[in-house]
Amino acid sequence: MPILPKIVGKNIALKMIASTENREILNSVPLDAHVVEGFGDLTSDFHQSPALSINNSNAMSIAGSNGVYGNAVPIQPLKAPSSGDTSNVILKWDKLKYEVKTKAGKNIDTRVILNEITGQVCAGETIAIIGSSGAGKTTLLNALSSRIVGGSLSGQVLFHGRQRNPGTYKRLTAYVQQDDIMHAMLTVNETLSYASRLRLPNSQYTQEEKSERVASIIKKLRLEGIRNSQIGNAKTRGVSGGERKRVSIGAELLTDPHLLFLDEPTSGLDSNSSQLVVELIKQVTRERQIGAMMTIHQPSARIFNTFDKVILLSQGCIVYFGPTATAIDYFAGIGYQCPMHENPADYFIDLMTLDFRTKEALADSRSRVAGLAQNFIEYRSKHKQADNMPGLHAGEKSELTSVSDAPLVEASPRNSWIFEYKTLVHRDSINLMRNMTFLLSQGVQSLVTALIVGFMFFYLKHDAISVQNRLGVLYIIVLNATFPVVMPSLQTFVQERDIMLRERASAVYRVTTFYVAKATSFIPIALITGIIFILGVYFISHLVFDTGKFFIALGIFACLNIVSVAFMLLIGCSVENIDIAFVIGPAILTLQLLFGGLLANPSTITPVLRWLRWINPVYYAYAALIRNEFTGMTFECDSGEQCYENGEQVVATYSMDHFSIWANALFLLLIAAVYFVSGYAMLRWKIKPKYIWI
Ligand SMILES: Nc1ncnc2c1ncn2[C@@H]1O[C@H](COP(=O)(O)OP(=O)(O)OP(=O)(O)O)[C@@H](O)[C@H]1O
Repeated sequence: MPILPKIVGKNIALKMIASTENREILNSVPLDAHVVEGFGDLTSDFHQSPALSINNSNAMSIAGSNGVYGNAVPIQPLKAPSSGDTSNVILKWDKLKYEVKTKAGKNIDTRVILNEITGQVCAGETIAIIGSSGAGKTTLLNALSSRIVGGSLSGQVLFHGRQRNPGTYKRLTAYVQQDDIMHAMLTVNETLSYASRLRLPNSQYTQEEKSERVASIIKKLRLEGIRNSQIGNAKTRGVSGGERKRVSIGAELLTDPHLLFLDEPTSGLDSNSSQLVVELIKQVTRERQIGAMMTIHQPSARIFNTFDKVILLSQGCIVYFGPTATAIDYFAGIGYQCPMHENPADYFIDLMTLDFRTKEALADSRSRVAGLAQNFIEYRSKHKQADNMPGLHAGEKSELTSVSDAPLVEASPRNSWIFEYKTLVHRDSINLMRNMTFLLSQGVQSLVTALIVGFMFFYLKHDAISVQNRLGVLYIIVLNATFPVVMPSLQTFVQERDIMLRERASAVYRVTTFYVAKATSFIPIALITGIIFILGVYFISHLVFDTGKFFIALGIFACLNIVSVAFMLLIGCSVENIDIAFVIGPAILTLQLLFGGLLANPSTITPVLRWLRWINPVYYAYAALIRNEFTGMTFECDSGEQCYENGEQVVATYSMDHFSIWANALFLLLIAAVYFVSGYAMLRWKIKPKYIWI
């Protein structure tokens, strides 16, 4: 019996095995533990890896990393992968059909995006959904993870043998989005720690246990070296794309999901990082006996062979679903032999892609794709029993039946509102404190504007001319509590809202806690920067020096700042993206300033628009500040000069005498309350589940 040498290094070993000579040697040897013993770690890799599958007759299929990808010896019949225990099905779907209405000229057509897709994922399996662009990969992933919006979805999906429960499914599964939207200023460790605090219930985990879990995820995902590095974003350099992706996956794995869905986890990564990400997912999936499904674009041969199973999709139809190791044999069996040195994934994608170059090429590729789909239907109906899979005949009703005595899988309880709130405020404050661009822009802007405005209206006198200047400086104070508060915060808020929408999709925390926490973190910043501004302007320009009046002015200014934060939240919660926010926000603020009372006397504005002042916070704030400043003031008029004798005359002339200072302040707070509540309602509406459940 030939003896195989002990070889260190997987590639060399694969090359050795792949060589004709060694293939012959191996084929002649009954393969058992003794023969492969000499390979040490390598053998366990082989047993786990579909790159090398061995059937009962010792025939081998090799699809390794050394450039030899085609099948070596045909294997018949196809076998289920060793990794997935088919008795332990986590998710099963049958005849999933997704259609959307499309407009073609005046006609409305129905387009089938997914055409009666059937399959299942078992504990310990990592499945890749592969296909050309537009094949329906993301749609399938979304249908299975319950993230389909619009269109019509039919078929059946069972989770642990039962109908999926909208209340718990999202918390029992995890979805890693293609874009890793995370707080840029937090470190890797902080990101995972906050995720653990928010996602793991206090009733089941102590803080120490949560920290241990974070440490173990960091170790498992090989993030120890960067645990204290900031995540970063386009503006601030942070961790690499691959590390970022691993952090995203880590955050999702904290809760022990039963199923992990990943949308293009390797997009934008180099081949080594992609390989690492996929291998880690596979490792975790095996260790925890969970299921993982991911969409992937043009995987390298090594990555392709890492998956336990693949779903090859073309034009919404399954062209192959089964063990990765036997895909080559399956295609060879139907007349498509993958060339020896070609990446099987590339070869399959080429087969499944429509060729739009010429009419003939399109017709040929269409009929090839239709043939591939039909072949697979026939193949599967033959092997239906062996694969423990529901039927595939088009038009038949789903064969899945929900098993009422299947154990009911409960999601973990939530943490208390106050705990969520405190954690979010803590996370926000750290994030904000490290957002120097935002803080500096707010602080420097306040200080510089205070100095410029203060010296522009330096030391106002009590003469007739000072009336105009006082009206001007008060208006600038009002203005400073609008644009400078709303615009920078709006950008930050919309970014954070998007993080919230992602976290909410996994039901991480309540909407109210997010919303109240956001208000709590933005209001102090607005107030502190506002105080810096008003202190400078008030004393340099020498507005009325009276302690009571100063604090009233400060109070009014603070109220308007709160209104502006509430307005920012309302706009931020209502718009689709920051570009729209940057159009709508300034447009409304400009209108408020136009009708604020300085540029046009409110009593002279056409009645059609005059009412606008009653819903205008700028008007109430300006009116209150004018009353506060001018009441009780007298002016030194030169003889013959037309001038106001006292402040009351100014207040009346500018039609600011409708309400007392306190009433104006009350109206401001009322408007703030309306904005806050409306913002919350908009947010709730935005995140209201619109997903289709089947
Ligand atoms: N709601 C919808 N309305 C109209 N068309 C849709 C809708 N959802 C998906 N589609 C279309 O269905 C096809 C499949 O979309 P899907 O995003 O699943 O493709 P994909 O395989 O993930 O492609 P890619 O790899 O390019 O992301 C695309 O042509 C897409 O435009």
